[in-house]
Amino acid sequence: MKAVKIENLSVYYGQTKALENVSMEVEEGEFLGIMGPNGGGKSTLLKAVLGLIPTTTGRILVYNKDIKENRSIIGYVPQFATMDKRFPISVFEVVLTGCIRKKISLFHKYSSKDRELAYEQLNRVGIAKLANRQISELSGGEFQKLLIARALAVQPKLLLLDEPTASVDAKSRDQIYELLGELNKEMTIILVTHDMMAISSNVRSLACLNGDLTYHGELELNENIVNKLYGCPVDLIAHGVPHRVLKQHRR
Ligand SMILES: Nc1ncnc2c1ncn2[C@@H]1O[C@H](COP(=O)(O)OP(=O)(O)OP(=O)(O)O)[C@@H](O)[C@H]1O
Repeated sequence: MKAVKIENLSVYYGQTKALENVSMEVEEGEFLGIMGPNGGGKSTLLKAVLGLIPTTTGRILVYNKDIKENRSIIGYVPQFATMDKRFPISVFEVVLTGCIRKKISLFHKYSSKDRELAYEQLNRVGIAKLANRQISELSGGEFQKLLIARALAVQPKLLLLDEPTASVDAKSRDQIYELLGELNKEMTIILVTHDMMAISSNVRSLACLNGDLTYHGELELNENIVNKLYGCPVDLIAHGVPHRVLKQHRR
């Protein structure tokens, strides 16, 4: 079963090209890492899969259905920088919003089942004790875990994460990777990251985006591909991690 099927996707924001003719398939149960330079179209790809932005050309199927019919099976962890932490809402309330299946109404009432589910997710990501805190009082790592808990409250089959370890310390980062490894036993994961540690520890296949799809395949890149993608491979070697992502190369 294909979790995601993308055919000839192009996205333009006015005159700006974000993605050009991208086609790829993601198998159910896969843990796909998406890398690429700033502005390479990684976030755009996730948003297109979610149906959040209009596509210029192409077609996207999620578990064989148009996204409009299947959005409820996707959990999304947006880029940290796009969230406003000053909003006056508690940690628990944020996770609860993930439980809303249909359109939210002004006086939406959550069931006790929703509350249970929300609490379970906070427990799962390890911040249940912060349930009543205002989100403005969270650290970067705690906030990222909250965003993951909210995405999990959807009970997704497909989890999309946009740089979930940006602005978190090393300990929280390790905890998040460990959690993602566990979650991958239950759901398909697509992770946008610049972090080679993430790529080395969890990810099973890799896609590289630089406007177009430069690479999609196994977790071993050759020098050619990396050069094309970033210009220089030197910074991309995952030092001190169990698996080298890149083959040895000459400087
Ligand atoms: N809402 C928007 N309006 C206009 N242009 C946009 C918009 N969103 C993204 N772009 C442009 O589209 C291109 C791809 O952006 P995108 O955010 O998808 O890249 P990215 O690979 O996620 O980058 P980063 O690593 O910096 O997060 C960039 O040139 C960006 O400036």
